[in-house]
Amino acid sequence: MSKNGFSRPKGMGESKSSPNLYVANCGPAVGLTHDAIKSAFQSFGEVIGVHSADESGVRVIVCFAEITAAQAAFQALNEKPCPNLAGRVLHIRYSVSRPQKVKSNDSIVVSQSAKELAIPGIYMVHEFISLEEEKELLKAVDERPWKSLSKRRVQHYGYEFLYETRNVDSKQFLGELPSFVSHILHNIQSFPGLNDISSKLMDQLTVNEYPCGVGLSPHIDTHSAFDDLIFSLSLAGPCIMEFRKYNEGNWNPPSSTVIDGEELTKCAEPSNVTRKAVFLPPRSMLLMSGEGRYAWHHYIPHHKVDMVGDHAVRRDSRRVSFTFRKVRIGPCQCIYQQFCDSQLGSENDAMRMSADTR
Ligand SMILES: O=C(O)CCC(=O)C(=O)O
Ligand SMILES: [Fe+2]
Repeated sequence: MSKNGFSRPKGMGESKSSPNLYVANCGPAVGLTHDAIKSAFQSFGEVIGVHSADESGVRVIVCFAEITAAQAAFQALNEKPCPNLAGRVLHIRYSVSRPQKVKSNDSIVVSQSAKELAIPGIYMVHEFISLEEEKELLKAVDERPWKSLSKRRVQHYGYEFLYETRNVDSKQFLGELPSFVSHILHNIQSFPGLNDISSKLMDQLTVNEYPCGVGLSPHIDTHSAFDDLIFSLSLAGPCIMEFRKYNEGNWNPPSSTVIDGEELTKCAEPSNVTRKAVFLPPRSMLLMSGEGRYAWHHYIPHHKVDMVGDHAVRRDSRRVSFTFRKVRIGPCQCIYQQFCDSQLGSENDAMRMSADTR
């Protein structure tokens, strides 16, 4: 096992039932960027990510969404010059024996798609925007003022998000969402999992900039603050997002255990919690709705390295997320009363305050 968690496939008889390919004679050290490699392999099916296999710069792991796509790429490119990659002869092997899922450091399976994650109401689209659009969005926010929180920076559009109350001041309208997100607002209308979004146009945007390895404490976005649909677009760097469902009663994490997304004390977790995680690569769009939005806490662990599949993904750049929400008018009437501040009133304030995500 190399330092970053990749292992060279052993023997020639390895399984062909993997969506991940180990590709040698290919990488930044021979002038092939991960984006160029991705484009070349993309013609065989959706590529979820390209990662360094080790520190040589000439070996990469190409992760496909589907095994059949990996097989097609293997057939077409193994031991042959690849015209789209400067004519290099690629040496390809199947990378993993266990497809797509593996236990991470703290024993959570990290899924690579919403289908695998299987939480009702959670949807994800990879490559929701292009590399060019990603650059434009980052440029646009970097030209605007950031507000510094203790571990990350934020920008708010439409309505200011107030971390003290985890709510918005709905009387203070800051203006329409900026024109640099117009195409995104348009494209989310045809997002999978949505029936009728026309009456639910987003009017609040929070941009979060997380330095390498910084996360976000577990929380449910306040029901009374925002409507059902919450979209989160990931840019620049990857992370994993963990989801936690507390099956009995509402979970009230002790405030001393979670500050600024960091779990300071590992308290004994109730046995009735279900934990799941999903990998969020740059340019992917996540939709939280229904049960996944109302009844599951979401959480970005503080990790410098995330275990995804059988390999380690370093968070070696900042991550910027664009979270689009619709400010709620009137109380929430969801069916998840035990998590709903509108329906529990002040009883639930403690829960919201203790999961402060400042
Ligand atoms: O960074 C993200 O993707 C999620 C942000 C989030 O959960 C929030 O702002 O409430
Ligand atoms: Fe959130």
